[in-house]
Amino acid sequence: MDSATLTHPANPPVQQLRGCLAPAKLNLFLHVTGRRADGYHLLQTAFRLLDWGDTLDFSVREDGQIRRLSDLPGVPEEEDIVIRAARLLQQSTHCSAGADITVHKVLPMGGGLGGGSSDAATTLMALNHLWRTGLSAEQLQALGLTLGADVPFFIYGRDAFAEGVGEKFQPLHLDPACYVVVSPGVGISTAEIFSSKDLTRDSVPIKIADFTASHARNDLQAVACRKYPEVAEAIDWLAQFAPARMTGSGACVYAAVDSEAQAQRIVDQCPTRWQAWKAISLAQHPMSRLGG
Ligand SMILES: C[C@@](CO)(OP(=O)(O)O)[C@H](O)COP(=O)(O)OP(=O)(O)OC[C@H]1O[C@@H](n2ccc(N)nc2=O)[C@H](O)[C@@H]1O
Ligand SMILES: Nc1ncnc2c1ncn2[C@@H]1O[C@H](COP(=O)(O)OP(=O)(O)O)[C@@H](O)[C@H]1O
Repeated sequence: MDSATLTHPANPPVQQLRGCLAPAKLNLFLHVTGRRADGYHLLQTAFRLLDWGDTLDFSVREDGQIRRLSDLPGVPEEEDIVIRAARLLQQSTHCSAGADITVHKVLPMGGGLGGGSSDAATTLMALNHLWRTGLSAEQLQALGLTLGADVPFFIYGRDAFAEGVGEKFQPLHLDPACYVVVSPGVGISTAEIFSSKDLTRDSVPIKIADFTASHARNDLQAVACRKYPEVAEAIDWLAQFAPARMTGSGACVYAAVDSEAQAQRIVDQCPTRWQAWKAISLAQHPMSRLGG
């Protein structure tokens, strides 16, 4: 977030926040341990924040309207999770102010990097600050959960061991790391993977102390690879450099590497039909410093 762009330096109420990060996440492991009566799956996962993501600009409107100024191909304004997040906060706090919102989209959609969820979390945190609606981080997480299972994690704002549907957290203390992320050029619907009849839903629950990034598994990976062979191809390609795995419900795959230089060398060799990025772990979400 670019604090230099906060406007009205002489007047206390801030009217604008520009360049607010909506970071990507990786799931370092993901076990499906059961299914709730409402169809949602019980998970255990390790969420890792990355220093790479979308950025959003927010500007307060006095007329109460919430407008998206940027275009997002394939996602009409009314369906955009950013707009839905802003409306949800406005309605649940009876706030009379509105906002103009611009999303600078970088993260591939349907990538398992949590892009939409992270955009929504950043929106809730930014507008809670700009509108002075005063919700606590816990209240924002509860609101966020109604938008998507991944949203609370981004408001929690640091690496976490998560359970439930992904909304119950314990802090996870991980060494800084450098990753290569590869998008095999397909977008995957999370609902499609979770609804597969081939998905195993009976992983034995583990304890946080049992988690090691080097012996990790994603229960969604086999289903995604069967439906989308590009995911399996990307894992095989990346695995020639370092152990590679899918994040979330896909489609992106990633590997931890020894250095930024090594990451760059791998990125430079990525087949032109795919996209690759290097990303560094992020210790704390920059928006969580804003407070309510
Ligand atoms: C799989 C994960 C792992 O972090 O990430 P992504 O791959 O989507 O990034 C998440 O659990 C996804 O969270 P999110 O993308 O917010 O999912 P939601 O919008 O809440 O749910 C989309 C659909 O996935 C299914 N779903 C989602 C989460 C969950 N614990 N159980 C489910 O069964 C439901 O069918 C739901 O309708
Ligand atoms: N602001 C947004 N950014 C990304 N996707 C969005 C957004 N608003 C709605 N969506 C919808 O949510 C779907 C899942 O998006 P995304 O969060 O990128 O994937 P994933 O859940 O795999 O991490 C997209 O395919 C798109 O249809």
